[in-house]
Amino acid sequence: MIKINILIATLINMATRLFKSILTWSPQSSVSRFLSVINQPDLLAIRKDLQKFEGGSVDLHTDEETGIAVMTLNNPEKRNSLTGKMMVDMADRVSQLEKWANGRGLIVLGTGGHFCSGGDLTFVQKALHYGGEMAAFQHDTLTRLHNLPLVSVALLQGHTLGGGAELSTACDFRVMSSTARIGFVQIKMGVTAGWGATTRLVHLLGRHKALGLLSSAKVFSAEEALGEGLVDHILPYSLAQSEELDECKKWLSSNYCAYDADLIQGVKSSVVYSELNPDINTSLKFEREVFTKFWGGPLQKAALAAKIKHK
Ligand SMILES: CCCC(=O)SCCNC(=O)CCNC(=O)[C@H](O)C(C)(C)COP(=O)(O)OP(=O)(O)OC[C@H]1O[C@@H](n2cnc3c(N)ncnc32)[C@H](O)[C@@H]1OP(=O)(O)O
Repeated sequence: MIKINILIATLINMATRLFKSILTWSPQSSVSRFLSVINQPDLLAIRKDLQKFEGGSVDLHTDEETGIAVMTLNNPEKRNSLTGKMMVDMADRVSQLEKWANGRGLIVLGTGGHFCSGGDLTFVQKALHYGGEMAAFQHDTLTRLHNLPLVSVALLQGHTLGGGAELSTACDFRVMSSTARIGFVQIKMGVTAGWGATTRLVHLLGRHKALGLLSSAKVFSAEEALGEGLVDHILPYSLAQSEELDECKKWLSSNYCAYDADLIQGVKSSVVYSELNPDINTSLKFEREVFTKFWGGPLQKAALAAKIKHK
């Protein structure tokens, strides 16, 4: 009889605990718990840890004459997937670009005919305990990349997958090789976007398309990606892969980097400021400050003297 009483009490206790946990669980509470893991990251400490995961590099070439920089992911044997060391490299290259006074534009590409196949899966295997820290580090780097006062383009050749697709959304534009493919395949790999793509895709394409891209894991051809609005330009089929960087430079220079570096940096900074400060008066104040820097200056005087017609 005592045994039956103990059994009933245990069952009641278990049922009560289950009922309570159902009542107190909510997506919000679990999101808050998750967010507390990545709040206030110590980026220096994370950098030291990431540096230990070796392999590959991220290189930068700045051209003072054209004002176009090229940042290259260099891990071709693994389709330019990103190791911890490459993440640190990229953070440093972005810091260099933040200080580049004469810059107008930036092209990001991969070596060996592929853009980037996401996180290096060897690194991922070793860093399974480390997701929040890595995401915080990547959020910092890719947000700084996104906000550079340069017009940036991702040149998508070969495969652009997972974190690679996320990286491409940190650029202002995406130019795609006609045979290339792009997909946010994270969900297929048992995770969600960790390098900021959800936030950037919602801004870029809206909630509906962002949800479609991220929940389907669909890998798109260049034509399909153009149709989705994910890509801005497809390079001609007739070009050899080795000619595509030059063509991309021409596309960027003639469309978005044809004018004075200070003016381009002024335009891009105003756009970024306005995105980050949606309050109209604050945004207008910044726009006025940038505008008055140029008004009455040598560039305006030269343009007026040239009597330009915009036909
Ligand atoms: C935190 C970030 C979250 C994410 O990024 S989730 C997405 C992670 N990425 C992936 O799952 C990509 C898996 N790989 C693939 O689908 C294919 O390898 C890919 C990229 C379509 C290329 O296909 P193919 O051109 O046929 O070449 P392949 O498969 O023979 O690959 C060549 C060598 O590259 C390696 N590789 C490709 N992507 C990698 C990656 N992300 N991490 C580590 N190694 C990677 C691949 O294992 C192969 O190496 P090996 O020749 O077998 O030694």
